[in-house]
Amino acid sequence: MKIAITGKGGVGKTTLSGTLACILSQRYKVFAIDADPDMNLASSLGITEPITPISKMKDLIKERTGAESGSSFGEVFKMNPKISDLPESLSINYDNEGNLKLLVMGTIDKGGEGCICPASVLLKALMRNLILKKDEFIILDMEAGIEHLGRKTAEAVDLMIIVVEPGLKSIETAARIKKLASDIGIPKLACVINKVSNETEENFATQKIKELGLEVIGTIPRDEEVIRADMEGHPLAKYPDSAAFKSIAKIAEIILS
Ligand SMILES: Nc1ncnc2c1ncn2[C@@H]1O[C@H](COP(=O)(O)OP(=O)(O)OP(=O)(O)O)[C@@H](O)[C@H]1O
Repeated sequence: MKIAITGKGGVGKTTLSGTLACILSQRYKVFAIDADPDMNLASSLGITEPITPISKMKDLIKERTGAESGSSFGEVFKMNPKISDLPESLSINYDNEGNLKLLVMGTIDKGGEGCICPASVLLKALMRNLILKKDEFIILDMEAGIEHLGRKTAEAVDLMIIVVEPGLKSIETAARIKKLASDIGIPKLACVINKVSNETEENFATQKIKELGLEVIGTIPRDEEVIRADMEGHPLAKYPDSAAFKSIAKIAEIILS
């Protein structure tokens, strides 16, 4: 199953992605893919050593596409680079059993609308391979601007979760994502409301999401333990008794059912 997690900056995409990846990896093989410009997924899993994102692996990009990273205009490079070995060779094993692997994609500095550069060609091909060819669970932590998923890749995403927090700004972003998602052919969308402090906030967000014609598949409370995990550099999965972890475990069950 392929799940993309998106939403406005700071709403909790990475917390949800990392925790879902940990929970699902207890039963399935999971690839967690960080495609968010902030690239925090590794630290949300408690991985502290610096990781070079694939978008910055100049030698690899040159070897596979035949062109320098960053070049675009007037240079000839392969539009269909070989990448089938890369998901395995570039991923970081999170656990000893190899059930959870992490890939940090990085992002491309956009050179204008429809920029085609060797690095973006490689990342897109890699994303296509992971989403279309792999049997593993894929959890994709991505930014709100989801246009860079090609149509074919988007159609193979089983579920896109939009994370929303109580407040109009993240709801407006959700509306924009809904439009983009339908433009590129994402088959199923659902929302998770995060950082909920009380019933009034939950009712507010639920009502607004309903007005957008979207379904809510879970609510995560604002929880001090999430902040504690972040400060201590631990994954939230280390705090299985926390209210936030339990809510995400429930969301995992809903996704699986
Ligand atoms: N349920 C929660 N309760 C309390 N704090 C939370 C909760 N969820 C997330 N946070 C905190 O909010 C901040 C942003 O969370 P996170 O990094 O998961 O969001 P994001 O959407 O991935 O952000 P970005 O867009 O910057 O990548 C973090 O400091 C995190 O610890």
